[in-house]
Amino acid sequence: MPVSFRTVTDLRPGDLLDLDVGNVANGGFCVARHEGRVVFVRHALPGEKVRARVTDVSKKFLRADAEEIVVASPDRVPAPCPFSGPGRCGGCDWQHAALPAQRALKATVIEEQLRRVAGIERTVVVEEVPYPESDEFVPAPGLGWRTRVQFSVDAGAVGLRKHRSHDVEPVDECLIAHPGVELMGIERRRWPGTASVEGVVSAATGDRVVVLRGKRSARVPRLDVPVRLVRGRPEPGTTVPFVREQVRDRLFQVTGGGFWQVHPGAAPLLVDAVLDALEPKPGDVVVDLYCGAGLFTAFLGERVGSGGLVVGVESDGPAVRDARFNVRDLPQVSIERGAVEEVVGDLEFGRADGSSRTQNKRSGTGHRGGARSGGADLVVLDPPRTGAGREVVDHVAALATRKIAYVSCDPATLARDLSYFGERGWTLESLRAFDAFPMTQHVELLATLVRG
Ligand SMILES: C[S@@+](CC[C@H](N)C(=O)[O-])C[C@H]1O[C@@H](n2cnc3c(N)ncnc32)[C@H](O)[C@@H]1O
Repeated sequence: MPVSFRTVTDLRPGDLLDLDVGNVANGGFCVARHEGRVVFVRHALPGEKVRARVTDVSKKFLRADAEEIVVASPDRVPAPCPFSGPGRCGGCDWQHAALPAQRALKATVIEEQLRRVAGIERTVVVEEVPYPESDEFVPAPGLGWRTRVQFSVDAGAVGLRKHRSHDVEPVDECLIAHPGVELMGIERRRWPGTASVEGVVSAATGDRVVVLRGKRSARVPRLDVPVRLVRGRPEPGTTVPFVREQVRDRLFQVTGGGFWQVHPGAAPLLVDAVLDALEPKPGDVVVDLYCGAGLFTAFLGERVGSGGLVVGVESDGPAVRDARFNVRDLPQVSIERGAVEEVVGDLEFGRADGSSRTQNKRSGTGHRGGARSGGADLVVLDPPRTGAGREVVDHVAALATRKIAYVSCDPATLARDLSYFGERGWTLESLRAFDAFPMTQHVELLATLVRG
């Protein structure tokens, strides 16, 4: 007997529905139906019977939070975090699922996106990301991994955003945060005048930075451990505190608030995966698009050697500065500053007057290297969640000659871009997926493409 006595058309947020929960969908929820209408249900698992409260009503679908589990899935576990659950912190989506089940849910989402958006049939296995043995902390499985946490501040109190809302759930501890972030005590202070406080720690070196956004004059409370502070966006030309990250024997400077993989095991795992996929050889020409602080760029530079060439492209000024510093021992590597969509069509590899050179036609900067005429042997691209898009894909498809490695944190935009690559004659050779964000719906992907 449904609890709601309204018809579908006059359902309102707050109404209760009895639902049979169907499969998982992209976004951290499952799909159910109420009187023929699709309901996206959070805090539920496939196969469950739940009583769910409607949170959103639109013409096409409803959203609801499972508040009472009538018949539970065997994959259900008690959520470790006291702040997770209906209407609470929106940071984690799958606290109520066992870790292997979380990975299976993510695999289903990826398979479905590939099939629906790109017409590709694949069986996907989401691999666990091992915690580095060098880290002195031994967290509980799935917890203590997030080395960068952006807390929101509401009237001075710190918390995390609720799902699809600007409202803040006050928290005094975040269980997925790395213990190095928790050590600072950010959540146990008041931050009047500040809009957000980001705790950044390197699991490898222990370096710590706190990034503040909001009024520059806001009072900063004393934390439990000494930290270096960054206020807002750095002014051009100013030195901003950074953390040193380490992958294998290389150190990387990452300016406070700049991009770095948040799971301590993710950067080394992705480097190995990209190198295994591309098999770069001495003398190769490689382009690394959206290169951030130069993580892949540096290891590709080592592989291609002094007779090769690696060009990284990045738009964020502090990241470009970091990347140039991080590859300073590798003369065969250069970092171009600019938006990929504006730069990629201008990259040119060829032999002018008998010498091998690559030239960015727009900026006029040239770099000596072992380039052969035509395109780049290998291209890596690691765009933000929005993906690369058709224009960039078209350029990359024309630029690469041997292989393309596409690193992505969004199955939907990856699938869309794979379909564009397919139209340009590139096929998916292999796909790996990594559980770099346990407890959340997020996943890191590596697609390797070959001409086919
Ligand atoms: C997902 S991160 C990848 C960074 C790097 N590959 C790594 O693994 O550390 C994406 C990077 O792309 C940069 N970015 C975003 N949009 C860009 C654009 N349109 N052109 C160039 N870089 C961009 C961001 O600043 C960020 O550093």
